Amino acid sequence: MRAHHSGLFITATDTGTGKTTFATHLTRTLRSLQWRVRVRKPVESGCVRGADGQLQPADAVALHRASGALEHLDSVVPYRLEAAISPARAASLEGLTLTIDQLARACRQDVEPGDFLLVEGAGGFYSPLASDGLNADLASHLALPLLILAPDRLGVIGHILLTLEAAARRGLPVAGVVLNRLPDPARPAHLDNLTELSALVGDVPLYSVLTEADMQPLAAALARRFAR
Ligand SMILES: Nc1ncnc2c1ncn2[C@@H]1O[C@H](COP(=O)(O)OP(=O)(O)OP(=O)(O)O)[C@@H](O)[C@H]1O
Ligand SMILES: C[C@H](N)[C@@H](CCCCCC(=O)O)NC(=O)O
Ligand SMILES: [Mg+2]
Repeated sequence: MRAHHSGLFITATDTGTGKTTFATHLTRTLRSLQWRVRVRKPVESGCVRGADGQLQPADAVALHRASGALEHLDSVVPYRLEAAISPARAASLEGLTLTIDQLARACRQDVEPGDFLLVEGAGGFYSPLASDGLNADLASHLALPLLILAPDRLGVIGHILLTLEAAARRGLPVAGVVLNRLPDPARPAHLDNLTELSALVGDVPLYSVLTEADMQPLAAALARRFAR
């Protein structure tokens, strides 16, 4: 299916790599360029139960704020799950059957031509998302270009190459790979993933972020690539 709007599917090589953090910067920047950004985290696991008894979806709340609270939070995150494991298993523990088609419909709901659709997956590109599919399946359904967040640490080169191969297999364009330097006391001397990867990824744009403060200028540069 062809997308009729601009957008990105924010994915990763792993969980906890900076997807939400970067997505909030990107959303704010896109808004400053006059985009109406429809943020979606169609299912969020690891939600903590608040004093009011409701499950609190931290990622979706951050995205919702960044979007200027454009929509009701339930439109951003229609499915909240408690267990901090893959949404596929968390849903099944709660006796829920979530399908990729349901999640795709929730992502597209209310999106109009001219809107920017920003979808954050859960975990990595091949992490199980629904009873019948992975994050990769939702990205394929939505036909959105991928932005891949990856921790800038030892071991990531293999994970990035595998993720790029998986994207290519599905014919999904990759808008970029962001190497995010998360705190890592065990970082080996001489590690230079950016240099090593640049010789291995062909024309896929590679970016490096050393601190969270670096995210803003990168988000601005990426956002400017989406012509209004
Ligand atoms: N460059 C950075 N430097 C320091 N801390 C960072 C950096 N990027 C992200 N973090 C922190 O790392 C943690 C994980 O980031 P984030 O929640 O954005 O990851 P995620 O990929 O969205 O995770 P999930 O798979 O749970 O959705 C957060 O506490 C965030 O503040
Ligand atoms: C609990 C985490 N934060 C995340 C789910 C990560 C699942 C990873 C599964 C895997 O690939 O092994 N949930 C979410 O982003 O909604
Ligand atoms: Mg997140």
